[in-house]
Amino acid sequence: YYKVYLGLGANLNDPVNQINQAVTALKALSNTKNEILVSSFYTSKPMGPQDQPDYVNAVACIETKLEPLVLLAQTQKIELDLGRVRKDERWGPRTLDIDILLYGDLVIDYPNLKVPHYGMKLREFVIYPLLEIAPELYLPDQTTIKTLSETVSLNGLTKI
Ligand SMILES: CC1(C)Nc2nc(N)[nH]c(=O)c2N=C1O
Repeated sequence: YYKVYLGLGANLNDPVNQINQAVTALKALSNTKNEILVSSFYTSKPMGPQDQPDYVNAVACIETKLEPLVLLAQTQKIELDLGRVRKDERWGPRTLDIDILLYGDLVIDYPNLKVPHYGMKLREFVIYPLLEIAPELYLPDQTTIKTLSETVSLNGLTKI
C-alpha cells in the first residue's frame, strides 16, 4: 500500500460539511483501506486573493493500492460530485479542493500531477495539520515536517 497524504480545503457553501463528505468518499475508494487518518479542521485567511471567505483545511492519510493517476481521477470525481465547478478562477473561492500532497516516497512529475505538491512547504494550512497526524513524516528530499513547521509562519491558522 502507498501511504498517501491529501490536503482538503474549501471556503464555499458549508466547508466543514464538504470536508466531512470528502472523508466519507475517500473511505469508499476501491483498493484502499477504509480506515483513514484525518487531522483537526483549521480555519485560515485565504492565501492569494483576499476577497473571498476564510478557508477550512484538513489533511487526511489513506493507504491505497491505486496508482497516482488513478487516484487523481478519483479525487477529481469527488470534487465534482461535491459541486466543484472547474470554471473556478485560479486561486478563487472554491467548494472542495483535494490536493495530493505526498504519495509514499514517490516523486511524481506528470503534466497533471506533481508530487510532492508544489506549494505544501509554504502553506501553514498544510504543514500544521500534517504535523498533527504525522509528526515523524519526512519528504522524499529528506526534509522533515518538523523542520518545515519551524520555517512556515502560522499567520492566523486556527484549529476549529
Ligand atoms: C487559493 C488558494 C491558494 N488559497 C488557499 N488559502 C487557504 N488558506 N487555504 C486553502 O486551501 C487555499 N487553497 C488555494 O487554492
